[in-house]
Amino acid sequence: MERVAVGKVNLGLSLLGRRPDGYHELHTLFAALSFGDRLLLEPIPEGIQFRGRYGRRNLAYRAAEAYLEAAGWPGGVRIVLEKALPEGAGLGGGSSDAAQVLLALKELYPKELDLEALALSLGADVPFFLRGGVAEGRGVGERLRPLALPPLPVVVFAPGVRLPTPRVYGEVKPHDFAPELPVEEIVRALERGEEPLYWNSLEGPAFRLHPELKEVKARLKALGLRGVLLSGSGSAFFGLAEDEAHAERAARALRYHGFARAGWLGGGYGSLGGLAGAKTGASS
Ligand SMILES: C[C@](O)(CO)[C@H](O)COP(=O)(O)OP(=O)(O)OC[C@H]1O[C@@H](n2ccc(N)nc2=O)[C@H](O)[C@@H]1O
Ligand SMILES: Nc1ncnc2c1ncn2[C@@H]1O[C@H](COP(=O)(O)OP(=O)(O)OP(=O)(O)O)[C@@H](O)[C@H]1O
Repeated sequence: MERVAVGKVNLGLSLLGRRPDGYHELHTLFAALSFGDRLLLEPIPEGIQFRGRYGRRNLAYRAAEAYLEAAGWPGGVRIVLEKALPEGAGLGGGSSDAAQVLLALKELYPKELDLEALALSLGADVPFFLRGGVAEGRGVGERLRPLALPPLPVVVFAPGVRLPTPRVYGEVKPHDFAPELPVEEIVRALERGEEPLYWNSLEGPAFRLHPELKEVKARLKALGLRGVLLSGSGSAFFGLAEDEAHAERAARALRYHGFARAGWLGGGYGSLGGLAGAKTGASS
């Protein structure tokens, strides 16, 4: 069984406050990308055989363990993970891998389990990837409301600066908090090809940790991309292109400086992560 674990960007991320459990209350728009990691899974009589980095600490491995444990070990699974998304970049790579493992195991070993709860136990971004598409996220990111957006040509660029999510959240100061995102206005601007008035509250902490990221944002803007923003806790940025050709040109111009890829944002992907009938971006 082959699955694609697409990445995500946050079309705006506002930190509303700090919760008693130490996590942050957030308001965000998740949007799945049209490209991501590849997973090959097949049933085996028992146990988990995993080929990928970090071994048992890999989120894909941990998702298999969580599902099979909850299902009472009805069988085992062999997983091969082929990474394509840069790690620790704010693109939800590990979270998406974990979600695809949960979905694949539900197909292999159907059981009445609370997949959302299992997903949330693996990470705040995992629940979104159970459905993908575009969704408004609240809570720590687990309270999801699907949104409709047409596919948008996008460029994703990761400058290779490692920004662990806990480190960025740990750097959040009271002045980084902000009001709710104007969701309707953002969706309308995106549909009309206008500059969306969104923000990412994590840019403040990320830029305090790595000031050089400000130049990265400026470089994407200089390529004529709209809505340029840090994705999640970074260090990847994304920008919206006029059309596919513009996205490809911008990705080519960025390729010498890190991971750069043109693709699509929005919903409507097939199970293999490609837009039905639309070409995804060239690989990096
Ligand atoms: C930045 C985002 O990617 C935006 O989508 C998510 O908020 C982070 O999701 P994630 O990487 O799945 O985060 P987790 O692995 O669950 O949490 C990593 C660490 O980030 C911090 N964290 C995460 C989510 C959240 N709403 N508030 C937090 O403070 C916590 O310190 C947590 O220990
Ligand atoms: N399957 C996986 N893919 C990538 N990283 C993984 C995986 N499993 C565990 N990790 C570890 O988790 C860290 C975060 O990886 P991940 O790619 O999920 O970060 P991210 O893109 O910032 O995700 P998010 O946006 O959810 O924070 C990595 O630096 C790595 O140490």
